Amino acid sequence: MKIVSVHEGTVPISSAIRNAWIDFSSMDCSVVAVVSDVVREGRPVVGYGFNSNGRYSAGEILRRRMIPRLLAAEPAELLADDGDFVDPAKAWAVMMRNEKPGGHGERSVAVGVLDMALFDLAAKIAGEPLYRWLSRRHGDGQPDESVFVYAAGGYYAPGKGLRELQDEMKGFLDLGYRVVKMKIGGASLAEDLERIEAVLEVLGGDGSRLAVDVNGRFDLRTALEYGAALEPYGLFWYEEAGDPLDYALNATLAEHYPGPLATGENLFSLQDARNLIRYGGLRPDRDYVQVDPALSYGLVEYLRIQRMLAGHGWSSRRCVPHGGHQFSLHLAAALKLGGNESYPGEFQPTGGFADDAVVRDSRVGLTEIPGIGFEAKAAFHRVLRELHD
Ligand SMILES: O=C([O-])CC(=O)C(=O)O
Ligand SMILES: [Mg+2]
Repeated sequence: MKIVSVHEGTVPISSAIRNAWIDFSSMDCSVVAVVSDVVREGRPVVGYGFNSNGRYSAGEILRRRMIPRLLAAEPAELLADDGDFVDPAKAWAVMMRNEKPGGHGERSVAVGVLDMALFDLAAKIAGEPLYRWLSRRHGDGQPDESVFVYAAGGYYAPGKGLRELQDEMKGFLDLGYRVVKMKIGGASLAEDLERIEAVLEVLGGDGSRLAVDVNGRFDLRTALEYGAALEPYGLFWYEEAGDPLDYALNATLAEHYPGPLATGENLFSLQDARNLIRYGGLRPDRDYVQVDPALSYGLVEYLRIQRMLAGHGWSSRRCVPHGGHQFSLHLAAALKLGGNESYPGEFQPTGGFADDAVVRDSRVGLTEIPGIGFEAKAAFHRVLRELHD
């Protein structure tokens, strides 16, 4: 088989919400369609990808470097040894030709979008849902049939008071989630504690069902001050307290804060994730690694990260990727991760799972159609089809 064409575009996923660091008024996202020469039911098989949320579209890098390199490669250079499909790992090496190491920036976003599309394509050609295809090749062949998901939200927004925050959280529980996440660090400690208490009321006072997310806003002193105030609640986790690359801050926080910490959504490479494990003081018995494969060079790199973690004695169950998207849901089931994020209310049309996905007791099943299952998410599928139809 060969790649016939690659189509790239940008979709807005903007909204009025704000975390402690950014607002989402101009957030957008790259989408790609990789069209193959394989024809099924009279139509070419097409792989789709997009770049999660939280970083902006990477069209320039896609158009000027990654897509031309893929299209210039000899088809045989890209083919898997044992099958008639483009091997995402070989494509990865082609896309990264003439790229220096380090300074990963958002090159990792561009590669991640194409990597997602190539895995979607490979699983579609095999006629299997991605999680089953992946589990056979990179797991133990016995994927999890459902995945733990928590509902992320609790943003700051204009006109949003405690009542609205509570209503949002009640809505998450009504949808079947047991664990919810809210933003902190975008207001004073006193105000954030009021917001936390309001959400805990909805959760029957059970702090182990609430995660909080600072989006990297705090310096060490503030991270420790909040940590001391949060500790008595016994929270599900305390996320990205300081700058994602400030491993020393994280290590000091881990010495003082006994509850679970979570971080990694803004680490975009094996090397950055390894530095977190080496120097970030994370504790393999309780903390969480949130690297988002769509933002960080795709699944080819995520598999390397999984091997690195295993080599440092970490269970894959300690990984709960950021992003709330269908791609990571398949990875979570196939690689036996600890779960996946979910944003029931945000980041449309790209975010979230299949239209008919049902969450029960904070677990969700997967789509059984070939590939990632974007075809089962109607509004997003329309956007993706427009890229090439
Ligand atoms: O607000 C964001 O950028 C999203 C985020 O941190 C998360 O999902 O954990
Ligand atoms: Mg976060």
